[in-house]
Amino acid sequence: MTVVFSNPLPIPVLGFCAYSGTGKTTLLKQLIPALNQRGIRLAVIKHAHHNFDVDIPGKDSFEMRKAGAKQVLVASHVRWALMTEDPVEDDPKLQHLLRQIEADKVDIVLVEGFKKLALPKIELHRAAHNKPLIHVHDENIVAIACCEDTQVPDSLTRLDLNNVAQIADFVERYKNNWQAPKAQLPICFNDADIPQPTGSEQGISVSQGISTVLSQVAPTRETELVDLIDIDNRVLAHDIISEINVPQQTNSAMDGYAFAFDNLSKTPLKVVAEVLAGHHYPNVLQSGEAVRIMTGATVPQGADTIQARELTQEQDNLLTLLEPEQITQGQHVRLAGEDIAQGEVALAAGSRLGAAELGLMASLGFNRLPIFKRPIVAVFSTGDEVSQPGEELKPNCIYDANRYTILSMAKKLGCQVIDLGIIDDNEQTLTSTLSDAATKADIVISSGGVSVGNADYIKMALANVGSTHFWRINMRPGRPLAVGKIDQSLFFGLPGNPVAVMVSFMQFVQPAIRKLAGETQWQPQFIPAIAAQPLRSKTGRTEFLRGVYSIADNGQIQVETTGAQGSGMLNSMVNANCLIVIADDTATIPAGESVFIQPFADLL
Ligand SMILES: Nc1nc2c(c(=O)[nH]1)N[C@H]1C(S)=C(S)[C@@H](COP(=O)(O)OP(=O)(O)OC[C@H]3O[C@@H](n4cnc5c(N)ncnc54)[C@H](O)[C@@H]3O)O[C@H]1N2
Ligand code: MOO
Repeated sequence: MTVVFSNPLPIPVLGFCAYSGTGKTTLLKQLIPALNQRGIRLAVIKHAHHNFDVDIPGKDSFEMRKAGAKQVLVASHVRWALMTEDPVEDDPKLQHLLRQIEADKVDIVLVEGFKKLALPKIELHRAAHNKPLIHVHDENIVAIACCEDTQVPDSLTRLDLNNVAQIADFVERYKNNWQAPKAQLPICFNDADIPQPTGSEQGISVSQGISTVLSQVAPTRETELVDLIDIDNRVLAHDIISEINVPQQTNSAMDGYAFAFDNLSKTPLKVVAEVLAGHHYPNVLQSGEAVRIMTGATVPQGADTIQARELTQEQDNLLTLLEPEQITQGQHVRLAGEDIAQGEVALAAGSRLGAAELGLMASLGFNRLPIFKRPIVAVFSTGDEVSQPGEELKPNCIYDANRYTILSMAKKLGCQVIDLGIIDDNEQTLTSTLSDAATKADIVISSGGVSVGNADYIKMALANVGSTHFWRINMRPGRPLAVGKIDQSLFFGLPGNPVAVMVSFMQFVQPAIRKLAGETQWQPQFIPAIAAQPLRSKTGRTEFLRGVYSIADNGQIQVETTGAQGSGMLNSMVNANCLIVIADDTATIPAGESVFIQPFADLL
C-alpha cells in the first residue's frame, strides 16, 4: 500500500527505491558529483533502519547529547549539524524531515528509502537478484534504472543502471520540468459555469450548490446617497474619483529639518525659518539653508530631504546633521499625491465600506456617497417544538436559536432584516407567510422542515407559491437545503439543526447576499493552516469542522477542532473562530499536514 505524499517544499523531491543490495548508495555516490557538475545543488535524505550515530564518542557534542541534551547543534565556519534524539514508533515522517531542509540552499532533494511513500521515485532493479519489481504495485515510479535483462513497460522511462550520466540527465530534466503544485481549494466554483443539479434525490457538491444559487442572483441596481457618518458596512455603487491629491502638498513625515540633499557637504546649515503643520515657508530655500519643520508641514521649495530632530544638533541657528552617511535623498518626505493622485479611482464600485474605506473617503473630502440599496432579508422559524425565547419552555420543546443566528449574520452583512417570528407548522399559515414575505423582502430564509420528516409542511407551502429545489448537498453539517424563487425573491430553506443553519448560511446565503448587495469581492476566502490533530471526514462530502486557529510557537497558523461536532451543538460555534474545510476527495488529514480554514470573525 502506498501512503499519500504531499511535498511541503517549493523544490522537487525525487526518491530512489530498491531492494537492499541493488546498489542505491553506490549509484548516489556517483550521481551526486555528476549532478553537482551540472550546477545542481542537492540535499539527500537517507532512511536508516538501524540505530545510527553521526558523532564520535569522546567529542564534546557527543558527550553533551549522551548527557541528556535532546538536540545538539554543532557548528563551525564550514558546516553545521543538528542532532535530535527523536524516538518514533514507526518510520520517521518524511514530511517532517523535509521541513528541516533549507529550500533556498538546494535545488532538489533526493530521498533514499521510504519505499512505501507515494513520492515520485526511480526504481533500481537488477534482474539477476531475483527480487520482485516495485513499480507493479507503486504507480509513483517514474523511471526504472536497470540492466538489459529487465523488462520495462512503455509507460515508464528506462534508464541504464550503469550509465550515471544518463540518470543525471533524467534527474536534471525532472528538476527543470517540475512545477510546484497549485493549492487545490476545497471549494472551487465559477459563477459563469453553472452545473445542472439533477433532481432532489441526488446529492450535489457544495461548489455546484453555490454556483447554482449565484446564477439566480442579479446584483441590485438601486442606489441611494447616504451621509458618510450613517454608512455602516454598505457597498459603494460608483467608482469614486479623487478630486484632490492626498497628501495635498509634499510634506514632512518627521519633526526635524528640511534641506537640499545636495547641501550635505555644506554643513553646518543655516536655519532660516520654522514651518509648522498647516503653514508654509514662502521663499525658495537657498544653498546652505535649512528650515526647522514639523510633521505634516509643507516642505519648502528647494528642499528634498528631512532629517529627524533627534539626529541633529542646532546652536545659534546653525544645524549639524548627525550620521550624515546614513542620510538618503528624499528621506521622510511624503510626496503630494503619493497616497492617491488627483483623478485616480480611489475606491471602485462594489467595494464594501468598512472603517478604512470610510476614512479614505473622508480624507478625500467626501461627506456623502452613492451606495447600493441594502438587501432586505426576512427570516422565520418553523416547527411545533420551537418556542419563543423569553416565554416558558413547554415540555418536549426547544427555544428558537436559528432565527437569532440568521438575523445576526444578515445584519452583519449590511442587510435590512424583517423578523417574521415562529410560524405554525401548517400548510396554510406557511403559504401565506411565504407569499407575504416575498412582497417585502429580497431574500426569505426559513429554518427547519427541509428534510424528510412527516410534518415538513414547508415543501407543500413552497409548491403553492413558487419554484423550489430541495437539494441534498454532499456536505456535513447542512445536508438538506431548499433553494427557490417566490416571485422576484430568493428563498432559502435552511436545515433545522442550529450548526447546520450557520454553516449553510455561510456557504450559500452569504455569497448570495453579497452578490445581490453589489459587492464584487464575495468569493469565500481560504487560509492554509497546519492541523494540530488528525482530522477525519468521508470522501464524497465536504466536511466543515468547527475550529480554533492560532499562531503556533513556530509562527505557523495551526488549527484544532472545538471538540464534539454534533450539528445541534451551538457551543461548537461559540468556541470556534473558523471552519475547517475538508474537501470531498479527502478522508483524513494527519496531524502536521496542511488544511484550509475559513475564518469567520467578520460574520459572527
Ligand atoms: N431520515 C432522515 N432524517 C434526517 C435526515 C435525512 O437525510 N434523512 N437529515 C438529517 C439532517 S442532516 C438534518 S440537518 C435534519 C434537518 O431536518 P429539517 O430541516 O427538516 O429540520 P427539523 O427536522 O425541523 O429540525 C432538525 C433539528 O433542528 C431543531 N430545530 C429546528 N428549528 C430550530 C430552531 N429554530 N432553533 C433551534 N433548533 C431548531 C429541531 O428541533 C431538530 O432537533 O434532519 C436530519 N434527519
Ligand atoms: O445538516 Mo445535518 O446533520 O448535516 O445537521
